[in-house]
Amino acid sequence: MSQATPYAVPKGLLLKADSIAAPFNAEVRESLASRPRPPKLVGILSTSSAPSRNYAEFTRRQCEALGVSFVLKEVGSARDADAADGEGVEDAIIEANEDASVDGIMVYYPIFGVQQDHYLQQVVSPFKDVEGLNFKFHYNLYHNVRFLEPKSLLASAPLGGSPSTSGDVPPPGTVKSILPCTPLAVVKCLENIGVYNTVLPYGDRAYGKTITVINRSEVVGRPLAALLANDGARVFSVDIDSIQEYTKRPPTSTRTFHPHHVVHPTSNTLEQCLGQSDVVISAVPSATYKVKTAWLKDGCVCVNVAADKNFETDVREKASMYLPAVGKVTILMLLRNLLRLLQYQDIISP
Ligand SMILES: Nc1nc(=O)c2c([nH]1)NC[C@@H]1CN(c3ccc(C(=O)N[C@@H](CCC(=O)O)C(=O)O)cc3)C=[N+]21
Repeated sequence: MSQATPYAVPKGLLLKADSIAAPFNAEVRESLASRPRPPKLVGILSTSSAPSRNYAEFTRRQCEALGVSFVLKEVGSARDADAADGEGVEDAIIEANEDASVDGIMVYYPIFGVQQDHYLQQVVSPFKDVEGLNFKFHYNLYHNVRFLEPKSLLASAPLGGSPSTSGDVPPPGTVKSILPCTPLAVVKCLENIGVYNTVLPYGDRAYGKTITVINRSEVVGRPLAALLANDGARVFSVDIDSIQEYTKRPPTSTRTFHPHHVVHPTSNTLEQCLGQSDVVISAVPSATYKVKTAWLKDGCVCVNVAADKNFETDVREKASMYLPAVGKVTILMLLRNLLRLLQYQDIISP
């Protein structure tokens, strides 16, 4: 008897954001071509944080490639090493709000800390809020409300929103709510690679998937966990000091309002979460943080959202697919948001 040839098990697929970004690139280019002038996005950098500056430069390159004007305003310690972090940031936001030539505003966080940063997010005009951080957008996201009346974005108008989740088409008189661009980019990537099942109805296409999201910041991790849970997934939201479970189908429901995700505590450890997750998304802003390959479920999908690589180099020994960077898709979502906000402004004051 001859000895059997050892069978080499193939590694997981290495995915590139470029091909996922392609249809959005075309959509944004087409939409830009219909505008009378190139839109202007202002980035406000007010700290000496390297990740923020890198992200701003990354944004500049993507904008320039598409013909969007990107202006970086440096204030505080970004402009002068002796100045304080965040010095002048509020004035810079107000100036950009009032400048009719500015179409979108991107403020780089963190600056002061959670509470004061949240205040600054509300200072940005909702019509220029390309990251969807205004309370109205935020509320809609967490409550699974996908549409709103454009006039509800005017300061004096009451909170608006149509609680429809039955489709992708806004009911008459409403437009799509603005979603934060990084979480939205991750959802678009998961749609593209088939984690979202298109046979299921819209708004429930992640049903049946267990997903771990590592990081619970207000810009990335928490909105992402909520979006995925609102689309039907069972989500473990992992942060440095706690793990929560988000689901639209809790075992005991006390729901009285429009269906959206609910949060409950879990006794699972990170290892137990990873062991049952079909998808693992990590967004930890640290060069040393690594998700242990040994803890992953065989055949899972891994997505790295952080600027640093949060997965070990052998991740594809376990993962069936690995997407190491989503930045290209993120910037396209940002520009898509910018173009939508311009349309909303046109509706209010044609
Ligand atoms: N309001 C706000 N929103 C943010 O989203 C935000 C922020 N503030 N402050 C700073 C952090 C940092 N951050 C980065 C994301 C991707 C890369 C990045 O370089 N991504 C490349 C990977 C580059 C590489 O592979 O080295 C990519 O995804 O293609 C860098 C930095 C966003 N942030």
